[in-house]
Amino acid sequence: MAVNIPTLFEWAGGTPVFENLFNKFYDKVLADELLEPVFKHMSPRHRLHVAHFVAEVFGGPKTYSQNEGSHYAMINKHLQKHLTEAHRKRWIALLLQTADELSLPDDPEFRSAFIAYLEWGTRIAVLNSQTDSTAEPPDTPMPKWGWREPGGPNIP
Ligand code: HEM
Repeated sequence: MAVNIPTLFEWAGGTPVFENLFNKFYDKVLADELLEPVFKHMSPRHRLHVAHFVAEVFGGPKTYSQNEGSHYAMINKHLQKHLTEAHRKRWIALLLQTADELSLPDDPEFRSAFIAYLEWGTRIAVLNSQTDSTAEPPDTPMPKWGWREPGGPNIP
């Protein structure tokens, strides 16, 4: 019997879930003594942009790449931010706390795909934040994240 497997975006609940998740998350970020200095100058649209970015990566509409930015633009936003492992760990901890508070799906399959993406994306952000330029071409496509494992090591 054929099984219709939803995207991570669909399984999570669609655009309102991602917008609500990152809205509540950035409230926590701004109340956090470690992350507040990093984000205090973010634009009012930052929360929505990150929500739309992650929603698109998880198989949702191309709202971010068509109207708000690109993968290249996202990378550039992190350059020279000098993010640390402590920043990264706190960012993930607050996002997972928010996901629990908002009752995002907690089945093992969804949560393992979700945390895998957060591990990957935040480590990329920290790496990019140590430099002042990126070798990524401007037309680098948006990442796509599904239910499977990454599939190979990071080879720069
Ligand atoms: C999966 C991980 C991540 C994703 C998908 C992501 C995504 C994004 C996006 C889309 C933007 C641009 C927002 C806009 O257009 O206004 C952005 C900016 C930024 N991100 Fe991230 N990010 C991630 C991880 C992190 C982490 C771990 C940190 C720090 C702890 C961080 C710090 C920042 C900062 C400081 C900016 C610039 C804010 C400003 O405009 O002042 N990001 N990020």
